[in-house]
Amino acid sequence: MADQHPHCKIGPSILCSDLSRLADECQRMMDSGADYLHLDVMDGHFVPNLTFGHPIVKCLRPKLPDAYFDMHMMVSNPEKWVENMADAGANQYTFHMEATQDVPTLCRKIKEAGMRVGVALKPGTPVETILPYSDLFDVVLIMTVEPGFGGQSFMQDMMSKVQLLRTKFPSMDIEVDGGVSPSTIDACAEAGANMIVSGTAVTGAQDPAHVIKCLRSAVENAISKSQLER
Ligand SMILES: O=C(CO)[C@H](O)[C@H](O)COP(=O)(O)O
Ligand SMILES: [Fe+2]
Repeated sequence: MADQHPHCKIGPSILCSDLSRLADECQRMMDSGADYLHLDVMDGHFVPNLTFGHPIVKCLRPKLPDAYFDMHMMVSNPEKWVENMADAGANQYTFHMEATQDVPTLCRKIKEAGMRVGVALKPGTPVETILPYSDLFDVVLIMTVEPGFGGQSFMQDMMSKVQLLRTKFPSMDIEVDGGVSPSTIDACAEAGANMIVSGTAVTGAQDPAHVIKCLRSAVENAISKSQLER
């Protein structure tokens, strides 16, 4: 069915975990019930922080052969790393709208490289800017913090972007990222987000499986409710 609501998927961000044990931390998240892994790439230019790039992803891939890698590319010139990331084993390449002059060409390049296409919006970027390209991407990522650091406070006012997209595109994958935790998930779920990134709330928890379960049940309840209302 064309307008079916997409499934709930929970993707922990390992940004604030023990990066010296990256593969183990990723495995711990998968064992805790994660549907995918959200890997934050920062270049110290598009955002004022540095993480890792495709060489690390390439080493990680054989350790987690079945995990879905969602690359959140917080980089200037996102065109530059498409082939490298595909070769490293990335499944989804999410670039920032603000970092490119040519959205359609970049979307096509990512697809041709065999990855799903994600477009991310910083908090200050109006949601309307991506509407003309809706046929070209698979996922839209609404940032609910300024990109660059984990552990920041959730921006509730970004939920109007999620709502607008869910109303216009009932079957689109809509991802939220930044400050998402059991205390902010209801707002995301009710607005219509179905791909949930959560960093510190999951990786820093005593019981990450419990947190993932809690995030999932909020989203699944909201999806059931919205389907009953239709
Ligand atoms: O893209 C990001 C920061 O730019 C991270 O994915 C995000 O911040 C996750 O961490 P937390 O849930 O702690 O906010
Ligand atoms: Fe992220």
